Amino acid sequence: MVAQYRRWAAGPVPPHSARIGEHRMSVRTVCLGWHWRPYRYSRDAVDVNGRRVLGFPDWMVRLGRQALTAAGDPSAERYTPDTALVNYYDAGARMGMHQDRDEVSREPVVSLSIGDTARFRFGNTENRSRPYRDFDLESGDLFVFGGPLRLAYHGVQRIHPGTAPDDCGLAAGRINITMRVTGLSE
Ligand SMILES: O=C(O)CCC(=O)C(=O)O
Ligand SMILES: [Fe+2]
Repeated sequence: MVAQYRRWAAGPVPPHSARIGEHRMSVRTVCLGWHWRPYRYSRDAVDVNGRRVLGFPDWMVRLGRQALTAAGDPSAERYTPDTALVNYYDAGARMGMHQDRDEVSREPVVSLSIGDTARFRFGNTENRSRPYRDFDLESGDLFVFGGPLRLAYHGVQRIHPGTAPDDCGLAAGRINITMRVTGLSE
């Protein structure tokens, strides 16, 4: 997966820190299938270099189905994600509390983590504050946002540097992949 990441990052659209108002996100994102920028998706990376993003790979559709099967979703075999946001976190990166709501579809979001452990905050669907739960997402962990918690607020509080397993292929930092169904057509 890390080797794949390097190929994606060397592709037509380089990893990019999206700008939200006056601020730049501390993660760097490369997208597959559809390009995300704050509040909307497009085929072309209009806020980076205008190029079309790489296609969403079939093997990742299968991986998404396996993930939902593992999470006990009875409709796993119909799941057909069409975009992935692949975020790279360095030791100081974080992500503020937000909802993933730029998709028209409310199909689940499948999250996979590789590399350093992240302290993740998973909250409620109403607002950014309590109740929430904090826990660690480690390399290899799968997390699914689905059903009534599809729109739960969530964020990454911090990265724990130096916690990546030796054999994960990533010497430093963290990669998080979220697969999603945009619900968009051309
Ligand atoms: O890095 C994570 O675990 C979460 C990423 C996330 O929330 C997002 O990309 O929308
Ligand atoms: Fe998110």
